[in-house]
Amino acid sequence: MICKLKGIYKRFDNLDVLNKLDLDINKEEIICIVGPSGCGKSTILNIISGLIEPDKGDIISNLDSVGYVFQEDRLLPFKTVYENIAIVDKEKNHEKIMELINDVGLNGFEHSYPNKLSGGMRQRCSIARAFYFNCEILLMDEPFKSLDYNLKVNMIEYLIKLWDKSKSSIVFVTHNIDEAVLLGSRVVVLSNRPTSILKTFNIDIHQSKRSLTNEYITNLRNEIIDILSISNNEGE
Ligand SMILES: Nc1ncnc2c1ncn2[C@@H]1O[C@H](COP(=O)(O)OP(=O)(O)OP(=O)(O)O)[C@@H](O)[C@H]1O
Repeated sequence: MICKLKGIYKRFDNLDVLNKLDLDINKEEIICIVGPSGCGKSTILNIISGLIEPDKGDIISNLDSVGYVFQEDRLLPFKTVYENIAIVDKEKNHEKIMELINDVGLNGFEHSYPNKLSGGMRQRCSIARAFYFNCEILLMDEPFKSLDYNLKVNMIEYLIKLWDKSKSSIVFVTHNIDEAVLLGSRVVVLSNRPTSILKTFNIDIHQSKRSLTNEYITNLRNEIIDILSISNNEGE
């Protein structure tokens, strides 16, 4: 276990957001967090990274390095793909940068500026950047939200390839259940506010084959949809 959230409460002004939330993050796992809009998914990432403090509860964490990937790519427009990947490293590791560029299929674009790339390519560059530093944990806040369906599936493949090599733990927040079941080794389903965990699914990657046409994945996906819709109806 590299980080543990225990009995976390968080309130903003008059809004109770997190309510006695428990979450363990283990080495080398990909946790996908799904839940209704505004239930506090980004807040959980901000608490893990230390950007915000909970009002109550404990955080037990041995993390030295945390990486963040956001919905927008946050590339510097006046830097090339190559320069963006190792942006804050003075001693640029050329081999590593080129390997990452290759892993995300941006060969030939290393000297291109972000405005010459498609949305998917820019996001691949920002994911390559996130893996440059071998962070212990990568927090990803709906990084594929603005991409169309085929690109999302494509991005998941690139992400799994990078994760396979680095084995950083990933906490990935998404609205998209397909994304969660394809990518996660664990899917955590959140309730409406005040938010706690409705159910956790440990995904057998060998059974799932990370394919949406696989029966095991289809059943899991349907179960998550049911849980979320029952919770939504109860909240109304
Ligand atoms: N700094 C803040 N001050 C006041 N309210 C906040 C603050 N940060 C978040 N909130 C509120 O807390 C709730 C949870 O926000 P959060 O962004 O964590 O939810 P989310 O599940 O990530 O949302 P979405 O799915 O829409 O991205 C929202 O109602 C939001 O408006």
